[in-house]
Amino acid sequence: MQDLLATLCASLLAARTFEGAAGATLAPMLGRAAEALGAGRHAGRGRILRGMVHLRPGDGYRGLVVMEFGAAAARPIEAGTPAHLPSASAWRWVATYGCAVTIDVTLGKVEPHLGEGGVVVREKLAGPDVTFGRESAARLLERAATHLAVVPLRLPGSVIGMISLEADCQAAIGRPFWGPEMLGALQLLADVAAPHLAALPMAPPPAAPADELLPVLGAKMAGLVQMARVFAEQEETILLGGPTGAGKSRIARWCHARSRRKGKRFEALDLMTVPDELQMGELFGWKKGAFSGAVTENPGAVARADGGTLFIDEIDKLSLKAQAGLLQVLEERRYRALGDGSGERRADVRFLVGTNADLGAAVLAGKFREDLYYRINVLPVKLLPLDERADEIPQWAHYMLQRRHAESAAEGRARVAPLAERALIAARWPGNLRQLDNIIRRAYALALVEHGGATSEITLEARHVERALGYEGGGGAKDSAFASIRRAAEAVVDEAERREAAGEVLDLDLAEAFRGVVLGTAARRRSSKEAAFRLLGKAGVVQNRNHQKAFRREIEKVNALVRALGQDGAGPFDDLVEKDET
Ligand SMILES: Nc1ncnc2c1ncn2[C@@H]1O[C@H](COP(=O)(O)OP(=O)(O)OP(=O)(O)O)[C@@H](O)[C@H]1O
Repeated sequence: MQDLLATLCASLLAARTFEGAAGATLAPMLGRAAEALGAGRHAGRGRILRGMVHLRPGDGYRGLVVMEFGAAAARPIEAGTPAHLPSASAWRWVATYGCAVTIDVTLGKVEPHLGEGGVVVREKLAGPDVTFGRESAARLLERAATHLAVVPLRLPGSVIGMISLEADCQAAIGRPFWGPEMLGALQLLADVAAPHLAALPMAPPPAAPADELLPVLGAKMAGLVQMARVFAEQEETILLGGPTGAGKSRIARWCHARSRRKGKRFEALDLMTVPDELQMGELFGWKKGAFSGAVTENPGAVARADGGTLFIDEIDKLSLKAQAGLLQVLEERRYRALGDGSGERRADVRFLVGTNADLGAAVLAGKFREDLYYRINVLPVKLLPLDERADEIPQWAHYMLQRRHAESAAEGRARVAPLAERALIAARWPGNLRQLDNIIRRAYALALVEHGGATSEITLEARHVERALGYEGGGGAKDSAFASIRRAAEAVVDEAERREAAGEVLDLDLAEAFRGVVLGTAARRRSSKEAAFRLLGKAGVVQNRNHQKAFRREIEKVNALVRALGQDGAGPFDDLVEKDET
């Protein structure tokens, strides 16, 4: 074990990406598991198949890689292959108790393990149910996996993901397969790897093609969409998070179009528009006369989506009573319409749910059932606010303008002038894509008026955009640079105070990252590091050919700040750092 740990530490220190660190971690884990199998009572009757690292800090998946036993490297999961995803109950144990679980897939049995060395202390846990989701079981059996070991990825005070190993051993069905010592060793390796897995940036995913339902896809969203593509093909619930107007409903449609259920119904139910007392009826339907006012029959959203997909938006608005109903459908796939005495119906529906609320906090506040939370939080995808993917703004603007223009001039051409793009990038977008769409619509109307009516060719100029933004009551336009800097400083001081209360310190030296943030922003805007240095009065650095190194140094400080603030994801400017230097 000492040797394994030493090799792991060396490989982790050399790793430059999450994928690299994941491979470095899985290799010794798989090796250790194979060794234990060879020396144990099932020797010669089973095999270790593969391992997987799931990084899901906060409320969305961030990284997901698989490594086949004997392979040289870990690779991101791919659409079109049976994905190895965990069950809701496995994640629930791991996340709630920070403990390992083993799963006997064939019997659908999840066993939690706690304590150093993997001592089973199940009786100490007043815990969640231990049934394994049937979709997960089917998928694993399809890949010949009969036994699973899942260990948490732990950082002090939080669980940021898990590592799972799969094995095929028919002879061990119903019998212990992963011994406590084995689990202890896996946990130790995972504990060493966790900080590296959390901190390293993702390798840039291959450029994903945009399509009709997702016409724009920037660098920041590419990794997330790559995972969503795999999730879409599964039968389990996807939880779509992200701020209002970020595109959750559209992504839900996109997932449906990529699922096995494409071509069948896609139903959407927005709970914001349904009063509490009607939620059960809107979901499961009612018979005529089921309650006073039920003058006609309503099949309900679940029945309307039969064979297809039901997207329930604003799931946090679900009443406690309807939460119980939904949980039952998710677990048993059966439901009953209000006033229907003729028995239960089968629910052949894939559920997608959306929210812009913090469901974890709703659970803590007693407003959302914990068991339902874990049941729908199997495949969480969190969309980024538009301000965090500003690289997409020009393309979205162009797409939205063209779409608008095509309504009046089918063959017409519309363009967004470079200065108008600049004005859009410089604005703030609390309303995200929905707000951008409104601004484009307004700017387009202003441009048409200025032109004197319909035309086949039109250009949105900066003045149109600025006037359209002006109608937002000043909210859309950015305020003075110094006021913004002050606000950023206040956020850092707020964080320092929060840490002070927890007995921690946020070091002032981290504020040196500001230079890097300015430099990175300029480099992104100018699409060139040289141009950024020149813009900011540092032409000498470029003349001395020092700019790559100087840039990297500044970006490292930015990443240190980002990590210290506990934010997820790759550094904001990592993609601009020269590859051979990383
Ligand atoms: N993929 C897309 N293609 C075209 N337009 C989009 C897309 N995604 C978002 N938009 C634009 O943004 C608007 C808001 O998108 P959507 O309704 O999907 O957001 P949402 O996150 O579900 O919002 P809410 O949380 O308020 O329900 C859409 O009406 C559309 O104008």
